Amino acid sequence: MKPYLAAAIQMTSVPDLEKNLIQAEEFIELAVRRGAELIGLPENFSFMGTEEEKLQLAETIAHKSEKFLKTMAQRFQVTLLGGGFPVPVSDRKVYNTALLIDPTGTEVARYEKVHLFDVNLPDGNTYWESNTVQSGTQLPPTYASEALGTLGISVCYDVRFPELYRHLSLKNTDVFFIPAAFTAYTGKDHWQVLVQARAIENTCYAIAPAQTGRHYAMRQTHGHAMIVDPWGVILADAGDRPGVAIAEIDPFRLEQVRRQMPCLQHRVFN
Ligand SMILES: O=C(O)CNC(=O)[C@H](CS)NC(=O)CCC(=O)C(=O)O
Repeated sequence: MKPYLAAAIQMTSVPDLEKNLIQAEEFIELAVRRGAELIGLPENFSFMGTEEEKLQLAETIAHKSEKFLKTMAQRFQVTLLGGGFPVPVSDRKVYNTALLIDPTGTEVARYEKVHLFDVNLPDGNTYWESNTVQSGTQLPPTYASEALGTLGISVCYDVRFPELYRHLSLKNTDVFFIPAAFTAYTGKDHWQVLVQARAIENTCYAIAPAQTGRHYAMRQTHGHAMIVDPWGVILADAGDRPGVAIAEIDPFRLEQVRRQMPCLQHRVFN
């Protein structure tokens, strides 16, 4: 593993699959031109719309999203994470699925979001993800890449469950993916802190692609796609407009922080 550049893409996805894939392609190309070898797309990158529409189109979204990710990874010779899209399980339910593709266009990891966002927010908005999504039953996978280090996957609301990241770090993860569509309301107070906390407590990099802005109806997301280093320093932040956060993933920095702050070795209870 040598130092390399990673990119966390930030989008305003809408209820239009083709439009979103065009926007995603533009940002992937931009990241590649800036030298990124590892690229993450946010949760709902290919479709963000009502529950009914999502269920209706799930088969098409799943098929086209997967094909898109493989085509892009191969065309640009990068490792690419699609941060979450619906894959049908039954007539009424999908898995919120994140897919990691290597530069040959091959699927190397698949994760079905475990923690579902069933929350009544104090601002009056209600999110009940389990209406349409079936919870994944497996711990998130890791992918050990010779060039990029060991990559661990999670999605959005998962960031509030530290045990997932401790599991990943015990599997020797170097870089967490935390693709998200955080609400504007929770994001302003929690997003950055949570991403930094997961990075610091596990001495891992975090690549956190995000949704931003107004999507449909009242749906508004927080933005601030970011890359955080294992000390918790924010290396890049995409702000609140669509764009790309790019930063270096450096194995020497990983080794240095883990030497300076050996908390993973000081665990007592697991
Ligand atoms: O609703 C959609 O369109 C698609 N689904 C999502 O965007 C998901 C599930 S509702 N959002 C989150 O997990 C937000 C978590 C969050 O904001 C927090 O933990 O505070």
